[in-house]
Order: sequence, then C-alpha cells, then structure tokens
Amino acid sequence: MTLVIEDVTKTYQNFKAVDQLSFTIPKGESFGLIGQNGAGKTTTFRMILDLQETTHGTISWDGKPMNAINRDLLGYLPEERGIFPTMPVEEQLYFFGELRGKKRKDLKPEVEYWIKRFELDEKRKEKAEKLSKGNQQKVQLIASFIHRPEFLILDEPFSGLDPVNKDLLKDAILHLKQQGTTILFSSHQMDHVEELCDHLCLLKRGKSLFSGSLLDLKKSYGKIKLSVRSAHSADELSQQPGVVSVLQKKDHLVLTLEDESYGEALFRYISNGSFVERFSLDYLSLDEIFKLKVGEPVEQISTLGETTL
Ligand SMILES: Nc1ncnc2c1ncn2[C@@H]1O[C@H](COP(=O)(O)OP(=O)(O)OP(=O)(O)O)[C@@H](O)[C@H]1O
Repeated sequence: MTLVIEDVTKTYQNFKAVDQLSFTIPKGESFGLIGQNGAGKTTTFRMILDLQETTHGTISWDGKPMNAINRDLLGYLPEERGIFPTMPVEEQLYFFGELRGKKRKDLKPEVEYWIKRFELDEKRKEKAEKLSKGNQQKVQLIASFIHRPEFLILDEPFSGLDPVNKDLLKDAILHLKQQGTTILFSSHQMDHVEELCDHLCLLKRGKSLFSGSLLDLKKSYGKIKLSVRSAHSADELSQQPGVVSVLQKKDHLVLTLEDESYGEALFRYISNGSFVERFSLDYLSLDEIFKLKVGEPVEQISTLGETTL
C-alpha cells in the first residue's frame, strides 16, 4: 500500500499554492513534508484527505483515488487545534475512537495505553478546557490515532510542546511506525524530521525542491562540513583551496568545502607539525541543506539545536 501523489497542482484564483507536486510514500514509512510558512503543506494534506480538490493531478492510496478510501483508515491532526472544551480527557478519546467506528471495549486498551504513555493519567477526568495548551495538544494528538489508522497525517505535531513532550511524541511516532502505520507529518524543525524520517519532500512556494531519501539528499552534497579545533585561525583556513566559508563556533571552526575531496589536503595542512584536537568531515545537516536550497548563505546556518524556519 502506497500513497502516490502525481503532478498535483492547487490553484486559488491565479495563485499556485501547490505546483506540480509528485512524491510517493511506501507503506509503513514516516515521511516528512518540510517547508516554510505558506509553502503548501496544509493544502497538500487537505488534498490527500480529499477535504479539498486538486486543480490538476491525482492522489491515490493503494491504487484507489482518495475519495474511494474508507475514512476510518485515515487519521488527521489538523494545524488548527481544537477539542471539546467541556468533555473530560478520557471521554474525548473514546468519543473520537467511536466516531471512527471502533467499539468502546476495543478502545479501552488503546485509551489506557496512550493516556499513560503521554503522562495524562492524573488528568483523565478533567475537562479539556482546564488543561494546559500542551496537554490539550496531546489529547488532540492521541485522538487523531486512537482508532489506529493505516495512514496518519500530522500537521505540525511538535509545535507548542515542551522538550519532554516532544520526546514522548517522537517515541509515539516511532512506535506507530513499528506497528505498521504510515505517517506523513510536517515540521519546521529539521532535527525532528532527521530523527524520524527516511524519506522527505522539501517544498518551496508550492514546488518540490527535492523528494526522496534523506541519505541520498545528504550524499548528493557529499561530506563538505569540516569541524576543526587546532592552532589555525579562521582567517588562515579561509585562504586554503576548496574552503568556501569558515564559521567561528564557541570552541571550534566549521568549514564548508567546495567538495569533500579537499578534505585530505586540508588534513595534511592542518596536522602538519601541530596538534589537532578535532578534525571531522560530515554530511550537512538537513537544516543546513534546507537553508542552502532555499537560498540562504551557508554562513547564516545555525548550529543551535532546533532551528525554526
Ligand atoms: N483558501 C485559500 N484561498 C487562497 N489562498 C489560500 C487558501 N488556502 C491557502 N492559501 C494560500 O496557499 C499558500 C499555501 O498555504 P498552506 O496553508 O498550504 O501553507 P503551509 O505550508 O501549510 O504554511 P504554514 O506552515 O504557515 O502552515 C499560502 O500562500 C496561503 O496563503
């Protein structure tokens, strides 16, 4: 079972929100859709879920058009957050599960499992409106997959969660993936996508800049990020052949090379007669690649953990 998006365009009046988009998500994958605000992620999700029509192109799941798919096989966490304010947490989860055709007795183990896993045990009888924003989001998140859909779409699932809850969500996504759920999610935060996805699509103003395997994307640039801690200054290293830029970090330098083949000569130069505390050639991070692809210079790349686009 595979989701196939083929040459999909969505036009609002004269504006193309999604432009000739194609990608494939094999069953059991977790797939990241990445793009800045307004790139077309939500529009894509809504077309996949058949909540909006495509202007052009087709979307199919296991060879069938999306309007022929049983809705109970799908799960969706929309970008707009919303749960029933006066309904207690536990009831809310049963309600959404029953809405998706599940029986209460079959839902019980799921509800118990996820309430505990998301550390909502003490809140289970509380009205949703009394919960913090993050806890409300967790309830809505669980509600999106309490019926164990085959295909789950999560629109910005990490936004608004603290680091501990982000980790709980990452674990949950990996758990669902292990159980065979196909997951498509959007995020502005590249580190989440890097950790959770083997495949992804980079969107810019509705167009795909890349879709495919994360490793292939990284390999296409080669190992051009060189981290160095030695006696050499940034100025000195920036004069060396093949060095595109040098960024001063707290306790080391990060060089971007024209090509990974320059690494060897640089190692000889840097290690020649002096002590080298650190020398490592790496692939660019997804965050760095995205910024290159959307046109920002490498010098502006942040290495501060989570970077928001
Ligand atoms: N109903 C609509 N009518 C006109 N333009 C629309 C409509 N819905 C979306 N757009 C436009 O289409 C573009 C893509 O919007 P979309 O919500 O899909 O982006 P997004 O990638 O999900 O952004 P964000 O990360 O901010 O949620 C935006 O420029 C948006 O203003």
